[in-house]
Amino acid sequence: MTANILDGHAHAQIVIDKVAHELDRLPHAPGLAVVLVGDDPASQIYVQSKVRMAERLGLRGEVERPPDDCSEADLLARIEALNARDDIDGILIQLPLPAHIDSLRVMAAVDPAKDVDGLHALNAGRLFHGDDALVPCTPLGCLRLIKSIRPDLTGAHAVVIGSSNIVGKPMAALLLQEHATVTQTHIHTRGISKICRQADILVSAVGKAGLVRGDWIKPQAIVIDVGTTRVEKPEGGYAVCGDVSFDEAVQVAGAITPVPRGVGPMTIACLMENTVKAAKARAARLQ
Ligand SMILES: Nc1nc2c(c(=O)[nH]1)N[C@@H](CN(C=O)c1ccc(C(=O)N[C@@H](CCC(=O)O)C(=O)O)cc1)CN2
Repeated sequence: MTANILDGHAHAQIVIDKVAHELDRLPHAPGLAVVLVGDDPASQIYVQSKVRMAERLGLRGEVERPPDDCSEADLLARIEALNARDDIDGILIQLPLPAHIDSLRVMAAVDPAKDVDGLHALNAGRLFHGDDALVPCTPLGCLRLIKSIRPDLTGAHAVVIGSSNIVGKPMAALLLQEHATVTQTHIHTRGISKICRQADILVSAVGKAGLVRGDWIKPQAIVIDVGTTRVEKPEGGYAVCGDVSFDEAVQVAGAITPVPRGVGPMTIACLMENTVKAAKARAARLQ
């Protein structure tokens, strides 16, 4: 029997429908500002998807495009200006940033109330304390997908591959909050395949195409693939590949996300959700 394939578009639509309903009850259309430094082709596609989805929902989306060689001071000044604007509820700095810019300093400059990517240390800290927070969109989307299959994660063994601030660490925190037993692995972990074989829930977020083989997976596990590596095709163009060897894993897992059309659409939907959450909180504070 092959695994249940988790359709990211269908699950994202559920989130989008909920967001649309909440938008109807807001006094104003929330504003989302995306800052895209430089012209990385993949980042341009992701930013375009975010703004398109925002506009489809009736949010106001705008993109700032500082050049690749913009100084950190210039970027910080732009963020300061967005922080001060009353018509902007959410600010997102598209990653990765050029190497000469300190990402942590940039994330720290975003007003935590407008930090719809959940990457400010205050939101990360709130998440780790189990307090109400703006949570990074990708792990939030992954958790939704996992809970669509297994609503109660109490006592489940979850293994997260990757320890980035944007996916791995917040993913582990969310799973812990759901009372799973969480093992966080990373590039220096020894015996990783053996650890993964114990996972009832396996989330891979390292960006290494095909890393997770079929024999790393416990039978009937839920497998969430966050990887999106672009691999050039011999005939031209590129294919987007996940961290998981899908054809092998689908024979063993109980449920699995494909790449593309798995986690990616959930990231965009959860960004819309976070933007409306930030807008509602700001509207309540201004009343
Ligand atoms: N500030 C942020 N930067 C980045 C984030 C993020 O959450 N915040 N995540 C990734 C990129 N990303 C969103 O920004 C993202 C990646 C992939 C998809 C997606 O829908 N992918 C499609 C495939 C499309 C393709 O790659 O050609 C899919 O999986 O179906 C959406 C958003 C890094 N940067």
